[in-house]
Amino acid sequence: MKLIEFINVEKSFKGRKVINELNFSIYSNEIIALIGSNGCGKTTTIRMVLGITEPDKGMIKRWSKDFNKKVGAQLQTTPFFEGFSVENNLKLFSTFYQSRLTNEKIAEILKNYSLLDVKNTLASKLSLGQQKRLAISITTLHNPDLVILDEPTAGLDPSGQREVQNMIRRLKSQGKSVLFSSHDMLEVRNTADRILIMDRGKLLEDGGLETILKKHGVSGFEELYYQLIKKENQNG
Ligand SMILES: Nc1ncnc2c1ncn2[C@@H]1O[C@H](COP(=O)(O)OP(=O)(O)OP(=O)(O)O)[C@@H](O)[C@H]1O
Repeated sequence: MKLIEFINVEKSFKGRKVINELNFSIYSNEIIALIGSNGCGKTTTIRMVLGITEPDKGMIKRWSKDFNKKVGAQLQTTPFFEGFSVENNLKLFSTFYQSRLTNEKIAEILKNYSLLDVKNTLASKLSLGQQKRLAISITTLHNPDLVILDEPTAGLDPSGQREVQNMIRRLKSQGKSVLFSSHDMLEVRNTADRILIMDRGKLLEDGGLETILKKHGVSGFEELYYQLIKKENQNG
């Protein structure tokens, strides 16, 4: 099923076009990585998927009128109450979603997100890895169909990165779709089913890694990325 469809979407800020003729779709039960250099338009695209930012031109189709209840998003800010414990954050957020969770369910979430040891710790005292895990657990409390994560592994050490990558895969195994942005090529290669490569507001590629590599006659992902971006810059 198609969850999201961007049709010729454009967006400008202060007269400068930052998203240009953007066309892509998000289907159910897939992991999509959104990649591209700083300022290419990834966050703006994510904000448009979420309906926080409206396009100037084009259309964004969503699979449900109840879309807001069926999507979970973790943007770059810390989406929890720092003065509350981990467990109380989960309880508090579950009441926002009108789905107060049982103690058993909370215990299960704490276990699944490796937060049991710190359940009584204030969110402000968590390590970055623990904060990310808490953020993602909150993002998925209401069992959304689509989970959007903006640079979920930024700043994490390799084991923290691996935990978040495993979480992304687990979300897929639960039938959800995940759209995440990243600057880490290895992570994208290891985690994503499909890759969207953006440069200066345009979509350069959309597809599976092997297909894209074959199309450009290169063997490695890094080589592909730099070749694409370089070509685009030469073209102006
Ligand atoms: N609200 C805004 N007002 C003005 N310019 C904006 C606004 N939001 C984004 N931009 C500009 O739009 C362009 C795209 O920004 P965006 O944050 O989408 O890029 P990005 O790919 O997410 O970058 P990064 O990898 O650094 O997070 C940038 O040049 C940015 O300065």
